[in-house]
Amino acid sequence: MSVRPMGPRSRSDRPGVPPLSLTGSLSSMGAPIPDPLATAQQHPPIFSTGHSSVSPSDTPRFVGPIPTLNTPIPPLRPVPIGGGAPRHVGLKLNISSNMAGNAPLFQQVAGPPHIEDASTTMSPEERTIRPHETYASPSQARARSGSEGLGTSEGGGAGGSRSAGGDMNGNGHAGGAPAPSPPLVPDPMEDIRAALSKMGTGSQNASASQLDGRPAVTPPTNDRSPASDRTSSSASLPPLPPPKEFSDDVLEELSRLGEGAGGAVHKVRDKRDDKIYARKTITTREVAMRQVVRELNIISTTQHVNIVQCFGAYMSPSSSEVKIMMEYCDGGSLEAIGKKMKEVGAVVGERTAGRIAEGVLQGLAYLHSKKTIHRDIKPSNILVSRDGVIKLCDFGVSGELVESIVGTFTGTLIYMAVSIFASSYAGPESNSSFKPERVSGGKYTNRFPFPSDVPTFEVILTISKSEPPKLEDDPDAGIMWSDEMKDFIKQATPSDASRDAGPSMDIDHDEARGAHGSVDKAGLGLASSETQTF
Ligand SMILES: Nc1ncnc2c1ncn2[C@@H]1O[C@H](COP(=O)(O)OP(=O)(O)OP(=O)(O)O)[C@@H](O)[C@H]1O
Repeated sequence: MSVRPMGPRSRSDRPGVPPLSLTGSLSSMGAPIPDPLATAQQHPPIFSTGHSSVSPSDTPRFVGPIPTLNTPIPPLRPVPIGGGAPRHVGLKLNISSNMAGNAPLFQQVAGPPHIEDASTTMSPEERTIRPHETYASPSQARARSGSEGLGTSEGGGAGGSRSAGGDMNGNGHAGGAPAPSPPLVPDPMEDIRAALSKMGTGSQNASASQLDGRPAVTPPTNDRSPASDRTSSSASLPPLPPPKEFSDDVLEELSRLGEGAGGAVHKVRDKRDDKIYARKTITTREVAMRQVVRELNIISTTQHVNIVQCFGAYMSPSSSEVKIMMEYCDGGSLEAIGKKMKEVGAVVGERTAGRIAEGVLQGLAYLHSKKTIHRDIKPSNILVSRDGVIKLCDFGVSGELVESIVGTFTGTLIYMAVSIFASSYAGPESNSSFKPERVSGGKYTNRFPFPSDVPTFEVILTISKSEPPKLEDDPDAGIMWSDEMKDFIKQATPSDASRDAGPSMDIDHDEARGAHGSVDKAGLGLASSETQTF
């Protein structure tokens, strides 16, 4: 199946078309960069806002009424992850108005962006398939086998229906017979409390008892991981603010940012210092305990420019909710941005798409270096920060990588790799729906490369049986893709799972690195054995 691209057009192909003035931003689309100047010094813009600063080779290639995101790429600061700081990859989401003489399509506006609740419009196929796990930690296993003492009911005692009903261990009894001793049931909150405790560091660790129904002290610090575990990625990041205690009392809820299977995410303000955060609320009765623990463990131990930063977490007094405090990403998710762009008929230029792919791949490479797989890469889990940096979020179905093999079927159907359907064996992020081609391919054309409005079974069939999508030029429409982009999509969408090179190949590709420098595979922290199995 081939995909008719809506790619950047070559402006030089259209005589008489004046040079573009790239003056706008995503602001009017609801994803503004509120104050690019404020962050410009921190992160030099990747997007140029005018032709005066664009070399001929960087000139955005589009004409006609389609506004295009595009960017000149600054010189690469090649830094091997294995030994130096990560590249601060990201993008500045300035967008052009190419309607010569017309008012800009996009205007810079002050104030925060307002892309919210995008996930509520997701189709069922887009929603995450969550493994139906309940208790799998060693302590739970021990407790289940009866070798540990009595636990409490789910919700830390707030609701005992599951233990009473015996639905966890099959020990439920009908009335009539003498009441048996209560079944040995683990405290399902135990692991969550332990994970929350671990999120502190050294003397800042809060004990499980401190966390029991009370606000938790759980912010990470720059130095929370063992020295051997600290990568240059974290070492190079700006220092984290001093640890803070969070609780509902000190936070004001400002708006809802999104909601998924894992919980709702709100924009909140810390009343004490006016700092803005994104707070994810996970209802512990609705989400598998293991999933909560996993998300807490991962988000609290990662520190990378392309991973959303966690500042702490706390449990509601009733223990029915766990709340994770994260950095707020003003730009919203790629899903929300994509929807807005579609509304106004905008498309993503090649270089921007390359930058997005690069950010995703750098984030994944970092996770892989920590033997963690994301498993649910999709536009709604790819956020954009105020200064245009790509940030991966949502580790609810992430897992530990053991010998490069992933055996579980989880993720979001429409973004799953062909290899998941084609083979029982898959390498890291193959089975984790890591398919930058699906993410970026969908974004390049602003639509899915495969039909997404069909029943689940048909989606699987289509993805596994049809030819990978191809980028093809459409000279009549003025759409011309570069050879590099075509090759990137081709290599990233193999029909044969065994040729799925994964992030190692993709990030090495000129297109993903914006054709501006080389990235050392070893420098990405990918063990060679892992690399081979992608
Ligand atoms: N740090 C953040 N800054 C801004 N928006 C965010 C942030 N984290 C999440 N969001 C928004 O909330 C949405 C849902 O977040 P998240 O994916 O973590 O929840 P989830 O319940 O696990 O979702 P899913 O069903 O996709 O697994 C995101 O798509 C995004 O729009």
